[in-house]
Amino acid sequence: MSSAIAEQNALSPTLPLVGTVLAVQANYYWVRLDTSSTTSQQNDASLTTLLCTRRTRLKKIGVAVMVGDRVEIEEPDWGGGRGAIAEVLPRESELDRPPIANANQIVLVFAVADPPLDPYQLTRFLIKAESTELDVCLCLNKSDLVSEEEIEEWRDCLAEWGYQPLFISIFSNTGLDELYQQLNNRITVLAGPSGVGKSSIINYLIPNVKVRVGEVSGKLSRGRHTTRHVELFELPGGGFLADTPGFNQPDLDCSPEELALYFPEIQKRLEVASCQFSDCLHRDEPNCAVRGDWERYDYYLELLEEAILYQEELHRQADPDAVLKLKTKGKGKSKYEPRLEAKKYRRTSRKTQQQKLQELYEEDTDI
Ligand SMILES: Nc1nc2c(ncn2[C@@H]2O[C@H](COP(=O)(O)OP(=O)(O)OP(=O)(O)O)[C@@H](O)[C@H]2O)c(=O)[nH]1
Ligand SMILES: [Zn+2]
Repeated sequence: MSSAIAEQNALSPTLPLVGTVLAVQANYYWVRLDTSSTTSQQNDASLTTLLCTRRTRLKKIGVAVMVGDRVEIEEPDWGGGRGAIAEVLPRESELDRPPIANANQIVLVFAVADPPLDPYQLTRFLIKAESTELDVCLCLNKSDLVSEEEIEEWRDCLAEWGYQPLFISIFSNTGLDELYQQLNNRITVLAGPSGVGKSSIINYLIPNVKVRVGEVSGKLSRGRHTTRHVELFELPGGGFLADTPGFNQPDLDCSPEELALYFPEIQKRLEVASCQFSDCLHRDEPNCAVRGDWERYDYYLELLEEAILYQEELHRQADPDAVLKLKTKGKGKSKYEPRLEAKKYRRTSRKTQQQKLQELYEEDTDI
């Protein structure tokens, strides 16, 4: 144990070491200790990031540890960079896909050009982001590729939708201070389609990110480290960024009633007026306060159809008696199975998702 930390622990032996889980690999957890848990001399990342196991007690009571979790560490071995997670502190938020605890906001990255900004695709991503109930910040990259006028047009259009986007450019170094302020001291999930510049943003904000990844591999010796896992990257000024491969397929999996919650335009209308029916879906019901001539109304209707089909499919799966088809198996055995109409509405169950994740971990780690 380093003398500074030994001294601190001797002075306050009951003070727990607290940190944030940066990555999970098989049964190991990378934990970045809070700087307040260590001393100012211990700010070197290699000394404040410990490779931890989870106490058997936590396993027994079924407490899982997620990336983003705040945890208490026992028995740190400073020389070997090891420790054990003794406690998981209560979560402020919990995302399912990607699995991240305590995220504060989603920064949704799109490009104004290359690839072209498609309002319908953007809407789908926004709905998905809003459905997490985290704060949503829209960040439009590659503003160097379009004229000032075009940027103003987008600004006006998106203001109508209820968003005040940050226009940035990694290439011409525009808007990056504002982006930095937005990320400071928070846990941010960075999401968006391929090719819009998410990796460029991470590399700009955290220039030494590859160094840190290298360190992780070094400590695990035989373990390979890949970005396929959810992982938090520490921002130099405080806060963490999560890059999320899992977020990049925005399936619409909300109920028809929920959908309206994720359109700021609808919420704005419902603040000043009410529909006649409390369960109005804002389609063709009489005296609807939402239906009307606003830009994304057609998108709303289209997504509503999708949400209705999705819900019907869920009901069919939950209640196989509703619609059954007789499936004949070998040796004359028959079995009733719920009828699945369209292939695209077949979803992987939570359990299957978890299994896939586990397989990924096992595939990626040789420990
Ligand atoms: N003109 C312009 N090009 C940019 C800017 N930022 C990134 N690019 C380019 O856009 C392309 C895609 O950037 P990436 O950072 O790989 O995008 P990504 O979102 O991480 O893409 P995936 O890895 O596929 O998810 C690269 O060729 C970048 O050089 C920018 O501000 N302006
Ligand atoms: Zn209505």
